[in-house]
Amino acid sequence: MKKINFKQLQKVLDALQDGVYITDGNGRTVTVNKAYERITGIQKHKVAGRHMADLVKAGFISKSASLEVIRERQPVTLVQTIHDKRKIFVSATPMFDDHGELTQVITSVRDITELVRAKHAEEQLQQMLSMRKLYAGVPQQTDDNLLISPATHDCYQLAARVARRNVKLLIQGETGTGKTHLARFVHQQSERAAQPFMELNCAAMPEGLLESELFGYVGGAFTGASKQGKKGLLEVARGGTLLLDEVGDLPLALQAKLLKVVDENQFLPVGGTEFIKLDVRLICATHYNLHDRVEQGLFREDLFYRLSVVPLQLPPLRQRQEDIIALLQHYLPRFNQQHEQKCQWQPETLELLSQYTWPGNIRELINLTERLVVSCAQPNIDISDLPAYITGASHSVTPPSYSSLPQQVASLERRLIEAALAEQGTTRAAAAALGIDQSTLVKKKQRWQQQKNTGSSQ
Ligand SMILES: Nc1ncnc2c1ncn2[C@@H]1O[C@H](COP(=O)(O)OP(=O)(O)OP(=O)(O)O)[C@@H](O)[C@H]1O
Repeated sequence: MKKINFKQLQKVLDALQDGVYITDGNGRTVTVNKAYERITGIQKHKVAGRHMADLVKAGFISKSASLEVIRERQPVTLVQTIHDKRKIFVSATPMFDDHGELTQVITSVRDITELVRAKHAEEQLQQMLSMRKLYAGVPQQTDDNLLISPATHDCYQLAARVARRNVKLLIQGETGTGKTHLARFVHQQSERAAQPFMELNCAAMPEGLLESELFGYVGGAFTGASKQGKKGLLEVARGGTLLLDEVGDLPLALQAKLLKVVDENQFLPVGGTEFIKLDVRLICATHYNLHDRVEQGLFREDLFYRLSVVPLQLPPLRQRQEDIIALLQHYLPRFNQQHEQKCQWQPETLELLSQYTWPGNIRELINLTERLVVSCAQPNIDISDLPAYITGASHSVTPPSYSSLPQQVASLERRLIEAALAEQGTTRAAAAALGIDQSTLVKKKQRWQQQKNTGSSQ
């Protein structure tokens, strides 16, 4: 076989894609190839013949894999970061002669910046998918559970009309009236239906966490932040719809940040310097009367107007009595099927339930229906199957002769105040709606609380 001379060997080395660095057995540089010069920016003529220890001292490299190999007499692998933040993968191997003398160290250098970037992108993608799973949740009911009743018909019709227009919607209504359901309906009717629908409850977490969930953060943005950063829901829901539930509870500092997002259609992750373009339809929901929150200085007026381009109001169940029976009839066959039962509503049971105030609204109605289906001893659900808090609270089962007029008046007053509180959200708004002083309402509430604690009735 023909012997290769040094010049030919250099040509072979220069043809390689990976960088190569060769030292002799003492750590003195023999040669480097062209790929090494390109990857590291270090020229051959600056290092040839020089000892690795000198090169480290002179700052050419931060750490020498060759010197480590000479010390350990075995292969060494390390990842180095060089001047322009490029990541290089360094793998150094010792060469021995027949007598076991270390003659050379051959080091290969591979630029893994792209690889690291791809891995980072892969991790971010995984993070995005798991966040989508977490925040999209499992819809409690499927579409065929939707009941568009006479009282919500107009609201749903307006929602369907504006669903395809990229306008911001503000849905207001007490807890359990179907705000999330309506937001999901808008999403499904929109051009974004194939993209994710995600939900963030602004009342459920502290301000700092809420900020990073919404906007995301860059790596090392704060103590405890993960190294590779985290995408916010505004980015994770890209292409789809993000429901900001309980937006009335959004802290003022975040309201200012959200206002900027809405105005500029872009946002900055926490600690970031690069803006990310917003491609999310925002729907906001709240149980508060947001206008009142504005008057109380708890919600920014400018943000209120931007978010409520189209306001949608879902009335509480007690104000749409005709819906109560429709919903009870709607959910009974579903739970009958689910639990293999054949329950039926007795007319007087429906009548009584239609007079109940349903503070938990549709959610409460669904839970009660399921509870009755699984617990009823016989197929007919009659009044005696209902819980005492419903039969006791109803006008029709408490004949006037059982209590004095003042007692009945007090009971009615309490029901009206509780209903106003549930609907308005605050004592101030409830008092205003009932035309009484806030302090009077608060005193009554306190008295009922005391009575409850001491176990006495009203
Ligand atoms: N039009 C409807 N037809 C049938 N079921 C409905 C309808 N609207 C809401 N529901 C059901 O009522 C329950 C409560 O609805 P949803 O979670 O949307 O209320 P919400 O107002 O968002 O409550 P919260 O304020 O507590 O988040 C859900 O199980 C939902 O599927």
